[in-house]
Amino acid sequence: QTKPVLASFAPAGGTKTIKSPSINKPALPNVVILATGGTIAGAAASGTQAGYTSGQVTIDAMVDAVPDAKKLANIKGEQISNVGSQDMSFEIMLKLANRINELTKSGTDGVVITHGTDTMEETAYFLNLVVKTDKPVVLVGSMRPSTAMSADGPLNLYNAISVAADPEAKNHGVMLVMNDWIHSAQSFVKVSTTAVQTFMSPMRGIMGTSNYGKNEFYRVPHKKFGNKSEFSVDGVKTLPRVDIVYGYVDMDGEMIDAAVKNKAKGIVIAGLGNGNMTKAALEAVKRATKKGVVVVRSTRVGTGDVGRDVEIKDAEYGTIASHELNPQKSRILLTLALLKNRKPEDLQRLFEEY
Ligand SMILES: NC(=O)CC[C@H](N)C(=O)O
Repeated sequence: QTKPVLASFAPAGGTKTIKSPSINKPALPNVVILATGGTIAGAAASGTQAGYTSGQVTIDAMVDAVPDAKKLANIKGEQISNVGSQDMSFEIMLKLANRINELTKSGTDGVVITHGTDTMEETAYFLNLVVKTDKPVVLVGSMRPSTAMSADGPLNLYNAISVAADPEAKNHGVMLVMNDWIHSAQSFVKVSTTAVQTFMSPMRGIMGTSNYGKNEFYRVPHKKFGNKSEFSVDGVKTLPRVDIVYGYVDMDGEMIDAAVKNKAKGIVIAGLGNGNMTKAALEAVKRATKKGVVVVRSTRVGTGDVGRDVEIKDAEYGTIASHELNPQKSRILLTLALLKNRKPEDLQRLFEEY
């Protein structure tokens, strides 16, 4: 195995307390960084190598690479996990949510979460629904590993800390700060596999900007989150199974039937256009909903609202329309919704309010 050359972040050491020279100055806000892994903590053997391993650099080394951040806040780091976010799990998300709820009840003014970009949408939206605070909670990642030429991690981290430390960032729900933009967890999506400018909020636009730690906010999220959210993971250990089935030309109902057979409590269809699907798929959906499995119609299209009863009569098939939520975010909302027994009207309401 090649030993990583760390150009942008200092080499990974053991766990140590991050020394902040300003720790006793009460004027600085207290920010805790919860590290989970991802490219921002990734390392390769050279600065121009496309392949690399996620989750190699510790939180201490990442903070050491942005010494100026210590002028923005008293910073403490905690390593929650160190995985590529393709291996993010509900177990880690629950750990994160519980830790954020604990921290924000005590002396912490803001929380930053370092995370891989692949499943950033899911973790951010999950936390947006279950953290109970009006304090800033900010996810951050990078597209280039710490060893790359022009690595984007250090400045992204600096900006994320500046947002977490900013009193103006309160009451904006869970945010993502990357490449100078501040997004709402509800609205952002990953649009490029490799480009630094990978996150967009195509339906609602960004919430603000963060430019070398100077922040501007243009809007607040339009949907419910945080203290106003009815969801809670207090005491929750496991979550119900929800599968996603992708729609395509000539689709039959077999994958939907398989999800039911595998005991999914919910199925999200990444449908065609406005949440449409073939007649064969619709018949399988009817079989599923008759058995009490909740089926949400979302879309494989990148933007747009999946409306109720446009081409498919939802009451006839027992389906729920996802509105603005893409399949992966619909799955998060449905998973949390299914912690309780709910009627179809109530489930449809959730997809309008969150
Ligand atoms: N740019 C990234 O963070 C993607 C790398 C990795 N697959 C992850 O999500 O952790």
